[in-house]
Amino acid sequence: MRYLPNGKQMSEADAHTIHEIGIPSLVLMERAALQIVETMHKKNISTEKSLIVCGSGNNGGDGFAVARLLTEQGKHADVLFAGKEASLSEECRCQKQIVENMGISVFTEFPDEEYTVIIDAVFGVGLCREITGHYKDVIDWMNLQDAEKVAVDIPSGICAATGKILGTAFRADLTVCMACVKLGCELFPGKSYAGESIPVAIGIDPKYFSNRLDVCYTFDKNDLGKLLPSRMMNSHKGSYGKVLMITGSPGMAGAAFLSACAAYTVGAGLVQIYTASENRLALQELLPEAIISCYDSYDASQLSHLLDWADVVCIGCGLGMGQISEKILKNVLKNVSCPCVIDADGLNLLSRNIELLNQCCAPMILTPHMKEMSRLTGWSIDTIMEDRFQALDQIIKQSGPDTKSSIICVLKDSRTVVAQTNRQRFVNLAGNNSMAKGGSGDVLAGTIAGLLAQHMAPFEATTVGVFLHACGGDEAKKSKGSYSVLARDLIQGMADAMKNAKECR
Ligand SMILES: NC(=O)C1=CN([C@@H]2O[C@H](COP(=O)(O)OP(=O)(O)OC[C@H]3O[C@@H](n4cnc5c(N)ncnc54)[C@H](O)[C@@H]3O)[C@@H](O)[C@H]2O)[C@@H](O)CC1
Ligand SMILES: Nc1ncnc2c1ncn2[C@@H]1O[C@H](COP(=O)(O)OP(=O)(O)O)[C@@H](O)[C@H]1O
Ligand SMILES: [K+]
Repeated sequence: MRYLPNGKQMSEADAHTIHEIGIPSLVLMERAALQIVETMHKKNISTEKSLIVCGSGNNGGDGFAVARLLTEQGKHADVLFAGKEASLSEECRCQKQIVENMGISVFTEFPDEEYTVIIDAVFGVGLCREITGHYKDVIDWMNLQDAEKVAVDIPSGICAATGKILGTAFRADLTVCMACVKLGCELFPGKSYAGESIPVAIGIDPKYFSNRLDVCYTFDKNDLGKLLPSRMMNSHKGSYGKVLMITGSPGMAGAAFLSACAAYTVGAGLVQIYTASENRLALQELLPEAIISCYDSYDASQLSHLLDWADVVCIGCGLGMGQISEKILKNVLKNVSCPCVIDADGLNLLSRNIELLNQCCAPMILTPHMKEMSRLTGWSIDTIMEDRFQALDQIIKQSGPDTKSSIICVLKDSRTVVAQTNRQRFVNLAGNNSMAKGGSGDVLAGTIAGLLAQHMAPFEATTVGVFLHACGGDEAKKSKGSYSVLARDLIQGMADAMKNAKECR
């Protein structure tokens, strides 16, 4: 697990390290510069002739120090100073003076030379507004140079909190990130500008973020093994929970199959599908391991028995938007007492009656994609994309302190985010574009339900479910390539990822 701070959080960690821990700012800067040079060497970036473009803040200070270290190593390093003399930070002024004392060239006009690498130290996490004027010209010029491109901490122009481009942005092949990769390097479009982001230790301890609720975190592949629920030797199917899948209006047996099969594959003990009668035969063929219960019309007492049976409910995949579906959803929201995943049509029906969430007495896990989120919030997709965290807050705040239900919201995208009130937000970085196909969401809903059934706490089951589903996507892409993965391949991919994580270490 690692943190993905934004600019403000990172500046606070810098200040804490300097003022509370007592490591002098110039010491941190020296370590930053050493790590940048070492990382470039490790990544085989050719530093024979470098141009380091420096601003007047501490990001620029890192840049001047890199110029000095490269020169000490016998390389040719020039500096282009893009900042203003009057705005130099204390540390940057000191580093600039050293570089000038050493006789390193510090240009203020674009040099008419060719370089093997351009190093961007114009702005770091201190960027706070759109880039215009001379700074914009400098960054656009850097992008045009035929050289390898390395960014210090974050590409200049990328908002560290959202990944948005502020005016213009440097396009890096490699970004060397101080202490932690900044959130903006991982959210799109920032991700496309950062290239490979490598975090390096400089003396700022990421544990500083452990008790900050506003910070985001993510998982890496080697975390998976210890995140999965354990399987006991002395166990039986009852040990791993009963999932009720309310899914599949007439003709939508596929969604029922994908979600139910995913729940079984991630380890649930028993899966019962509650679906329209038309789907019975198809589902018995597709998934003989599942119990199938059917409806022709709305039957409150049948539903009540099923809810009593279940340890987890998952409602919505291919449910349809008809009257029977709406009645079932309302009944479930009112009466369910175990964790409940709501996906797809369940969410579309819910968006007509969002106030129903306040009646719930159980943990609710909502898994909207952007369009469904737009229906739930009434916000446009562009507005949600602009600030997905605010959109998530809009939904999770429905579970105020006076309601018994607690809402977890999973906003699905190429960078899925999971949020719950009073929890740090989880940002998923695994997965790939082979998953951008019909049915992937059904697999995710079933995955989360399957983990919940194994007694994982709701927020943990949800974050691990999102991550496992994405790891499944990465495994599937390895075997089938980015075009040809089908949603069902994600299920096999998850099986492979789990097996590798648990049994092949
Ligand atoms: N001692 C420290 O605080 C450390 C800082 N480090 C580096 O310092 C960076 C942060 O340094 P700073 O806080 O000085 O910030 P920056 O170096 O990112 O830049 C801040 C300066 O740019 C100006 N500015 C912001 N947006 C602008 C815009 N759009 N147009 C024109 N000017 C703009 C600000 O007014 C300020 O003067 C980190 O990203 C990291 O690279 C690292 O060396 C680690 C230690
Ligand atoms: N480009 C991508 N990169 C990573 N994950 C993706 C990408 N495209 C889609 N996904 C994932 O695939 C799933 C798609 O879900 P959804 O849109 O609900 O699909 P459907 O409704 O067709 O089942 C989500 O979990 C999403 O995060
Ligand atoms: K930078």
